[in-house]
Amino acid sequence: MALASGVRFAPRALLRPWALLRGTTLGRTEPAAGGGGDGARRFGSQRVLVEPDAASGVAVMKLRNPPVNALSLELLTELVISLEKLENDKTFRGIILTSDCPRVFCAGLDLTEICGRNPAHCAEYWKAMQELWLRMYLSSLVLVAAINGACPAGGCIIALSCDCRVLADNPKYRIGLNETLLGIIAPFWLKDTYVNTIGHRASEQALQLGSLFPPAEALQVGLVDQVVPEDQVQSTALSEMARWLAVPDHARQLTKNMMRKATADRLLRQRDADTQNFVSFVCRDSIQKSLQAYLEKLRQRKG
Ligand SMILES: CCCCC/C=C\CCCC/C=C/C(=O)SCCNC(=O)CCNC(=O)[C@H](O)C(C)(C)COP(=O)(O)OP(=O)(O)OC[C@H]1O[C@@H](n2cnc3c(N)ncnc32)[C@H](O)[C@@H]1OP(=O)(O)O
Repeated sequence: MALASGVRFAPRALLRPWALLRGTTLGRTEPAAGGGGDGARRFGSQRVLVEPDAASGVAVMKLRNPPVNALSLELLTELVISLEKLENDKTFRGIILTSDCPRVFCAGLDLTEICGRNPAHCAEYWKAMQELWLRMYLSSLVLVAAINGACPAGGCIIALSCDCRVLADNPKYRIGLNETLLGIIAPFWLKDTYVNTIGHRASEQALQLGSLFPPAEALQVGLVDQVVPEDQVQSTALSEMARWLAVPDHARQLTKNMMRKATADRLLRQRDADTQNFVSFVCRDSIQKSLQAYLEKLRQRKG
């Protein structure tokens, strides 16, 4: 991921993503509805829709893994590939990340990827999660999250990896790291990301309590940068993007790297150990039982 300055951000570490794309249509380009020229062509994959606007250098990336944009292995992989594609295209300077699923930005880890699965699968899954976080956290592009739905746990991580967050003002759209309520623990790099965003004391409280913040509280604690009426999320995200793009790329990119590199390096140094911790933790019988019970509760809640 070379910067204009020649500085490199995250090393290509996972990089078997193509192999993970089982039956997807990534790379297909099609005209956007009503679109005409190059700037209106969209591309993407089954689960990630990319609407590029070459004129502004901004692409809107929409998560579309219904019903709740759970981070399946396929979605993680397709996100990494779409991000890489935009980063390698000099036309683009920024991405607005949003959801194509009503009322949910992202429900976090796809619990079916870690419930009743073997350790090898859990390891593969966790490496894909690490990879997406590293790529997003250190992206040379400006990433703005237009959070148009609920944003718990892994969804919050995705949002926190962006440079700026705009949340729709709907009390149902809560955001935070609620892992402890599921009986699981946010690993150190998610904790670090939280601390970097809202500070140590607020993180200590919110992580232990598994707090999910409604919009006004999320704004107050600094988890999001703006809370706006639902129909203004996209336009506000675009205005935020313009503010960030007004800064010369090289200066902004090097500053971002300076602010975030130590946090990312900490994971890079311990990536294998972190994977092993994750696998041995989630594969415990007791954790499997509580994840299973949580999933069951979610499924029953529906009816
Ligand atoms: C030291 C050792 C370190 C070890 C590290 C261990 C762990 C690492 C943790 C890593 C950090 C990240 C963790 C996570 O992300 S865990 C996932 C947490 N997510 C949640 O708690 C959200 C759960 N979902 C909801 O609260 C709601 O679904 C909602 C997002 C608010 C949307 O509500 P609604 O629109 O009413 O939809 P439904 O609840 O009816 O759900 C529709 C169907 O989707 C299924 N679903 C929902 N969430 C998930 C999910 N995360 N994974 C898989 N499936 C999910 C739900 O069961 C429904 O399914 P159905 O249609 O079959 O009934």
